[in-house]
Amino acid sequence: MTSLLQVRDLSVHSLARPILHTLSFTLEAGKILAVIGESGSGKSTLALSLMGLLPAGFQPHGEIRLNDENLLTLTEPQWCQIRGKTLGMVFQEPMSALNPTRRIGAQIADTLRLHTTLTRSEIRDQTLALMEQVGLLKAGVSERAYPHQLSGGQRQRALLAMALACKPALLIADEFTTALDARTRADVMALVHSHTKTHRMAVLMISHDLGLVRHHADHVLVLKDGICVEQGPTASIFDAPAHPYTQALLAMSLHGAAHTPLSRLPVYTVPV
Ligand SMILES: Nc1ncnc2c1ncn2[C@@H]1O[C@H](COP(=O)(O)OP(=O)(O)OP(=O)(O)O)[C@@H](O)[C@H]1O
Repeated sequence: MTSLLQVRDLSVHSLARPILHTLSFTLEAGKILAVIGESGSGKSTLALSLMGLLPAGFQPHGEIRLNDENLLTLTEPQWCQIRGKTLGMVFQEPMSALNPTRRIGAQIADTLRLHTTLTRSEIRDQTLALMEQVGLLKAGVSERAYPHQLSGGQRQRALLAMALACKPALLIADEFTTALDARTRADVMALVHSHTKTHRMAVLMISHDLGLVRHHADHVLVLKDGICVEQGPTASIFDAPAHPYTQALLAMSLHGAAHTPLSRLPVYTVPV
């Protein structure tokens, strides 16, 4: 079976130096891959490569195959076709992704208008359905609200509604929940997780929250200075990290909880 996403020998060089070194991994539909590593290890550079949004002067080499198409050969108009449609994206700071002058409902509708052939009334219905799905309607947020009238968590939910609108095959979530309180972070991540199961969406998540990674990711890839030092199923990375860097990262971040084998942790159920 061919994986949804196949990254082969991806390297990224800036004008000054290499940022990512010959990275290879695959990601299946319906699975969550977490990329972890210290600040500056190259996580966002990887995410930006997958979205065709590398900064000027950054040059990618190798292959990024999504549904067997090498994304690195796409032109900018072709990237625009798949971003928002096959490829969903959510970032840490929703205010920079949301248009402050447009109502939330209109912004979700824009995504549907751009990438689907739905009629006006179907778009309205779909917008409300998405707002319901991400919990905005339940929280009393109207489609007519502006971004500044929403809390941080509600803005992330709005961003998620936009990202999920076209049922993307792959969602890139870069530090998506970092700015949220623990409860909201768990709720939003549970929402993403349930979507992976119901729609077989794959997720590449970048997070410093190793508790969240441990609960939600199927696989983990560990980056250090642009090099993948280790990758594998979440249980083996957390229970038996092979690389000293991974061991140190887990020990630092989990304050000892890393030594609790996954199998002994309480079973986490995803709210539907
Ligand atoms: N626009 C840029 N111009 C020059 N160097 C950059 C740029 N963006 C990132 N870098 C460099 O590339 C390297 C990888 O950065 P990247 O943002 O991918 O790391 P990261 O693991 O996502 O960090 P963080 O967890 O802090 O977000 C760093 O050394 C960084 O300084």
